[in-house]
Amino acid sequence: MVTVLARAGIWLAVLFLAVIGVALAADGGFAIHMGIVALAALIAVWFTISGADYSAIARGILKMPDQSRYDDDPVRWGVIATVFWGMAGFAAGLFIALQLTWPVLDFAPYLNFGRLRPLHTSAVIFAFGGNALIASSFYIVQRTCRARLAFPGLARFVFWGYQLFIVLAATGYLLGITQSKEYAEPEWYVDWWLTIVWVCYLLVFVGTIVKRSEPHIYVANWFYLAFILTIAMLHVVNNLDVPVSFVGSKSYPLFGGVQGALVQWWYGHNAVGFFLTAGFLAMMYYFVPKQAERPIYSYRLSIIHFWALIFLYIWAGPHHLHYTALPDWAQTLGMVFSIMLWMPSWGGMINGLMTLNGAWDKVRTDPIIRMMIMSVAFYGMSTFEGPMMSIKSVNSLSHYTNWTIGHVHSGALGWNGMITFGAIYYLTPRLWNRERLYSLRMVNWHFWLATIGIVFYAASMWVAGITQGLMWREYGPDGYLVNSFADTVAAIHPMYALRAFGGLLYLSGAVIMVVNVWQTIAGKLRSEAPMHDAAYDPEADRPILAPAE
Ligand code: HEM
Ligand code: HEM
Ligand SMILES: [Cu+2]
Repeated sequence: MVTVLARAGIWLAVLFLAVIGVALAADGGFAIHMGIVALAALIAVWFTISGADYSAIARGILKMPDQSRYDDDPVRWGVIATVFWGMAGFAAGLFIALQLTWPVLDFAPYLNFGRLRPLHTSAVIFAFGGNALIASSFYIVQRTCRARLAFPGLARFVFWGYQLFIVLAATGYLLGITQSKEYAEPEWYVDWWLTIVWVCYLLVFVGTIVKRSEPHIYVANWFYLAFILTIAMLHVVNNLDVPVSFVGSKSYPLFGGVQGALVQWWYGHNAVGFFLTAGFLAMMYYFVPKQAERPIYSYRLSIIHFWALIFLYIWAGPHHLHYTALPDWAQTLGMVFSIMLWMPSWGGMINGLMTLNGAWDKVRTDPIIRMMIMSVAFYGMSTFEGPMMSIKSVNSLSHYTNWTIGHVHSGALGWNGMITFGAIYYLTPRLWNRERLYSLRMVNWHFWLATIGIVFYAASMWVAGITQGLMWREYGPDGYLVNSFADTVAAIHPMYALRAFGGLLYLSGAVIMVVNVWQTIAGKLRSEAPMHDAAYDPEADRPILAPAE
């Protein structure tokens, strides 16, 4: 009773503040945002006071089985949220790719490229990737610690609070609310909200580790912990700012000039290193061995590359600021640490790939493993390309061009996307107590559509990027630049169209995933021929050496 009153009291206070915010708002965007917060708080108050069991309601709608030994409800919601936001983010990506190809598509002020681009990046990184990370971490930490989630109420708050953060961020971009820092666009009050949610996430995660009944802390949890802690630090420091008004959306950053740029790219680079890399490596370290039914190749390697990664990543940010006002020594430092990063990155890749030692036949017979292995291969590819692009002379060609965009998406579509799809295919039947996925053949289709989509995306962007880089630096005998900027835009137009086609393939694969997940949840099994007809020959790929450790 006391806790119910306390919880209702907190939500009433939030509701009260939000209503004041609406009433006194200095700008229209802030008023709309406070309206959204008020609505969310009202729903929370209603559920708290009425005592309605929203988990049970969700369980009915989403056909979720009863809770088992582990607290899986937030994980199930997370799987659905991941699929949902993934579709939104990929569709936004396809749309902005079409806008770049045919600018007539910038027809509405709220939906122009400048507003939809951050909508795309936040939807895919924070909504799709973030939900995948939170859900998988809640799943994995319980299994590997043999403990139920600590603070179950807080875990639910983390899920819903994070969705509110996503909605505020996304609607903010459409309304034109942004602090114009890439990957950190949300304004001050959304940042504060995310900080609260993130601290609760840390409490749930660490609390579960503390109450574990398994003495050993499995390496996936190390990666998750590094991800949660580092993102907290990056988020807070990069968003230190002064609001113009406590009832308005605008704020000014504490750091300016080159200091501001350095902090921003310390943040931006490590968002790649800890959000898109460390967290997803945690997923790799659990799902690849599970799906392959093999232990990880080398536990020792996992620990060495863990420490090397987190030590090196944090220094590499200046490779985003080559040939700027940043002091030369800092640029060189960023370059050197980036090159060193190649080794621990490949340590992770090798550990993932070699886990299939003795089970390589599964790449042929199991499309889920194939997806995971392709993901790890793309991880290896983009962490080779990245160190190369960080070399100053290479960067002088690649910087500001679509080569960067291609690099981003071979990491994002290949590594982050594919490992997440693999995780979703692994999790769905288990979380809903189904015998298996609705269809493995559909996973196979998804795999090929996604892979071919990435190839179109990356290849067209390499061509576009190198074309731009070479055309921009072409001087005539008179010392003038040969090409105008518009010439370079015209030259890459076909490549833009091919990239959009690649995006269409990638999105189509994801649509197939939606159907497959939906049907699996509905409890259906597609009757289909098995994926292969060759009899398994264990002699053919017996390991020559036993796997290390
Ligand atoms: C259907 C799939 C996708 C398509 C068609 C697509 C398309 C695009 C386009 C057109 C841009 C703007 C490029 C520019 O300004 O020149 C972009 C930027 C970006 N996208 Fe995607 N995208 C897709 C999926 C993803 C995914 C899954 C992720 C991450 C997990 C992602 C992360 C990013 C990032 C980080 C940027 C900003 C890159 C930069 O500033 O260098 N995208 N995307
Ligand atoms: C050893 C690993 C890596 C290194 C050293 C590295 C290095 C680089 C470099 C040099 C740039 C270009 C900076 C510029 O010219 O503006 C870049 C951009 C980028 N990389 Fe990587 N990269 C690595 C891995 C990855 C991975 C695995 C991903 C994604 C999962 C990724 C995502 C990005 C993004 C999003 C950008 C664009 C940032 C922006 O300008 O908006 N990187 N990276
Ligand atoms: Cu970077």
